[in-house]
Amino acid sequence: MPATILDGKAMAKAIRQDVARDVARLRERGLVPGLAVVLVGDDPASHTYVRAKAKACREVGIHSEVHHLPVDTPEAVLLETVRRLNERRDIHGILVQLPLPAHIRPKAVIDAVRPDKDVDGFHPLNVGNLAIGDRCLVPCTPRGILEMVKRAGLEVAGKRAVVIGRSNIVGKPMAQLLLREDATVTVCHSKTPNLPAVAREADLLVVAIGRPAYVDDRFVKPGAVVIDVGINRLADGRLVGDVDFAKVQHVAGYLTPVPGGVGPMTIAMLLKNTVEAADAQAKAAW
Ligand SMILES: Nc1nc(=O)c2c([nH]1)NC[C@@H]1CN(c3ccc(C(=O)N[C@@H](CCC(=O)O)C(=O)O)cc3)C=[N+]21
Repeated sequence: MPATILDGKAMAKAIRQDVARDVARLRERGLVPGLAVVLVGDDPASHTYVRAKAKACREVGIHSEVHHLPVDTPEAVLLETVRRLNERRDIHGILVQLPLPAHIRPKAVIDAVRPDKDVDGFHPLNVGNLAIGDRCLVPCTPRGILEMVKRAGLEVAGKRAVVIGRSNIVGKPMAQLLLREDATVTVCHSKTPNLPAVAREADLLVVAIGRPAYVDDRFVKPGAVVIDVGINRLADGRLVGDVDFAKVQHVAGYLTPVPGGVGPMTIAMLLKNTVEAADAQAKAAW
């Protein structure tokens, strides 16, 4: 039996409707959630994502603004832009689009964002609070993946989860989140010997390695839930994930498509994080 496809696009749409209701409620109290996206340079993929984020904000009633800086912007100028946004009462979420040009240290920029406005969940304070299980802003992609799994009615507690990829953006926070949900979590990566054998132990397999169609049927236990975080643009313009969909769909129990899987959920969680940040900041101001 072929895998059940987890429709991230449909789930994200339902979440955006919930968020729109939450925004309407905040607006009744005179609070308009505001998101600032900072984009440095002219990477076409980054432009596409930033446009998608702005459109999603518009549709749910979140104020959004894009601060577009030239590719040769000095680090100090970017940091000053972030600090100004930190001070603004009408901006509750700040997202600096990654990757940044090579002359800018991402660490310096991430550290400069006020932790309660850090809707990416990348600041060390949020990373640390996630690790110790305290309240924090959770990175959008892992949060979106967990939301997808839950909306599909799938159990996480007690399951064997394997995360392929150890980035600070996806792999590490995903592992922390799954651990918090009582899964037994293994994180593996390019130096892991016999990756297919480790992956095959998973009831829940999250793939974020950035190699097109790398994970095939040999990596998947029959019936497993397979989450494809990869977004790879091929030379012919096609968008493919890190999972070989054609092969894995015959083995997995559940599978996310690319496009239309994790990507739309990431944006939906950005909206949710922004609304939660606005709510928390308004409460803290009392
Ligand atoms: N500070 C920061 N935060 C991010 O969250 C962040 C970032 N930098 N840099 C780039 C990555 C990438 N990312 C995506 C979000 C949505 C889709 C998405 O919705 N994709 C659609 C298709 C898009 C298309 O057709 O190109 C889909 O998968 O169906 C993709 C990629 C957020 N990122």
